[in-house]
Amino acid sequence: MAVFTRITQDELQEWLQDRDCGNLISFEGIESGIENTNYFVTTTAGRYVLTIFEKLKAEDLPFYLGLMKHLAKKGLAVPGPIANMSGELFNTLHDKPATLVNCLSGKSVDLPNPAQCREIGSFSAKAHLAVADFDCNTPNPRGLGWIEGAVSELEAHLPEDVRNLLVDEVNHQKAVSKQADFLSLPKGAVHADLFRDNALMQGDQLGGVIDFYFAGVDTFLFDLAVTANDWCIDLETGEFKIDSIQALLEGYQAVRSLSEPECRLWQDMLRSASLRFWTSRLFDFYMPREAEVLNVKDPRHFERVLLARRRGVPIAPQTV
Ligand SMILES: Nc1ncnc2c1ncn2[C@@H]1O[C@H](COP(=O)(O)OP(=O)(O)OP(=O)(O)O)[C@@H](O)[C@H]1O
Ligand SMILES: N[C@@H](CCO)C(=O)O
Repeated sequence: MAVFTRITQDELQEWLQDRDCGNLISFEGIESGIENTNYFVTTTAGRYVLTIFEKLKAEDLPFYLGLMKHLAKKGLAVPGPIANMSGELFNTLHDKPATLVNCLSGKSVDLPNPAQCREIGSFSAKAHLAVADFDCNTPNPRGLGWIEGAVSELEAHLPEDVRNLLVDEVNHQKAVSKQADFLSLPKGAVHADLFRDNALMQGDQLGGVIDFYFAGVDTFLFDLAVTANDWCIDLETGEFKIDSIQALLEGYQAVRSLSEPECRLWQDMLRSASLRFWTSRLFDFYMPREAEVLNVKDPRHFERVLLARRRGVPIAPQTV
């Protein structure tokens, strides 16, 4: 969609000199991003992506970039940030924080097949295992606390039936969050936004997962539910495609087995993940920040997904 910050060859060349990443050959703006400015950068050492952060604050970046570095070091297909000579994962370029990461191969898919769902399930489980020794307490920035605040701001704008459904689901999730099962769910630093457009696929193989800028500590089950609700559904109805959800769960459980409380709370976390994105889309729709007006995604999609999840789920996972 946009390259918000234009940089010159000289500026970039000077910035790159502080990194062990070869000499600049060429660079090219990536038009599809909507949050940050991204450039493909080709040097004598390889291909990279430069991200200039347009909204995120410098104090938030050590967590996001540290998580990416941690996962990349563990061998996951995640862009690893290239530190500068002082060991910093980001520093200023054109008066904004910027980082350089490895360029991964592949492109996002609109209609994933079951093999691709299996692959992303397997990635998700590997990422959940890999954060066991990642020390962090940055909460999911779009957790239930944020949702409650957003819903109270939204209420006055919403038609009554929409408001009633939203408030009912918030109340349900508040009740779930007090249950012993919920409190026992394993947690860690999770992507929390692993939609199709944040994964690069090469055929049925995963090239990599990008865009960790909604990451935070939450339950692994919630993270898996976010992915399931985007990768495994019929986009018209929001209902799960049986082959796809089965493949996602199998791919996940081949790496990390779900516990009994996780299996019992599957439907509730699918509802929670639907509520999270319904609320953020409603918020962006009714209270768009400047420059976001053109990028608002359809909130009704996640209303349909939530209604489908409240009706039930076709597959109840079991511990393996
Ligand atoms: N590490 C990478 N390797 C390869 N391609 C990348 C990488 N990072 C970003 N891209 C490409 O740049 C595009 C835009 O990146 P991204 O989606 O992160 O944009 P954003 O503005 O930061 O976030 P978003 O638009 O999702 O809110 C991606 O769709 C992808 O094609
Ligand atoms: N993946 C989100 C946007 C970024 O959080 C959505 O589709 O609403």
